[in-house]
Amino acid sequence: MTPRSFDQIRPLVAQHIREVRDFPKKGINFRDIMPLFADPVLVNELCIAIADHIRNSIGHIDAIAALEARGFLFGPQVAIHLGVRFVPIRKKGKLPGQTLQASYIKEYGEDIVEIQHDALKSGDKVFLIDDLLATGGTLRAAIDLIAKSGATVSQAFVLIKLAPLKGREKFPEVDLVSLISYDEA
Ligand SMILES: O=P(O)(O)OC[C@H]1O[C@H](OP(=O)(O)OP(=O)(O)O)[C@H](O)[C@@H]1O
Ligand SMILES: Nc1ncnc2[nH]cnc12
Repeated sequence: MTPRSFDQIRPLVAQHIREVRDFPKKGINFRDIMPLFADPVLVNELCIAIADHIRNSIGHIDAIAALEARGFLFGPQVAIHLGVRFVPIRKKGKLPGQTLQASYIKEYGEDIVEIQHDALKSGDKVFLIDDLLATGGTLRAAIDLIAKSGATVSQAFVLIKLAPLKGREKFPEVDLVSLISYDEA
């Protein structure tokens, strides 16, 4: 089967994103991606479309990195389709052994993320995946961790960008692709 383009798959994915007002805090308009997983065929097509985009637009990469937890719903599947390593970036205290750390502020709280110190090596090219870009603190921290490892982010990908929160401005040096962009946070 020919992989779907992002333009073809965008409206199909968008139909499954649910808005939940005042979650997890009053004033936050939460974009819930979980309904998408009621359609496993579409999730698989999405991961194939991301892998196809990497092959056609970027070329060689050494690893896919993704962020706990919702980035893990896509990152490993894309890595399997491409036959490259998957590198987890996790919340503090979850990865054994020596780690590198970065702290950050996100739309509804503060956190610390970690990467295993030997997960990447100098010169590695990494494709970074997360579900959603809000204020950009999370992706900024992930990009910093990958840089501390000596690797570089070839491109970052999010399913959803909340444009009014201007997260994109936190990492101007990195190329970003977002499948769906909302004009209202
Ligand atoms: O752009 P930002 O303002 O930094 O926010 C975006 C991040 O917030 C959410 O993660 P969360 O930490 O809630 O974790 P989860 O995936 O474990 O639910 C989301 O999955 C992104 O990683
Ligand atoms: N508005 C939002 N919806 C879903 N996940 C988020 N992560 C940060 N902000 C979010």
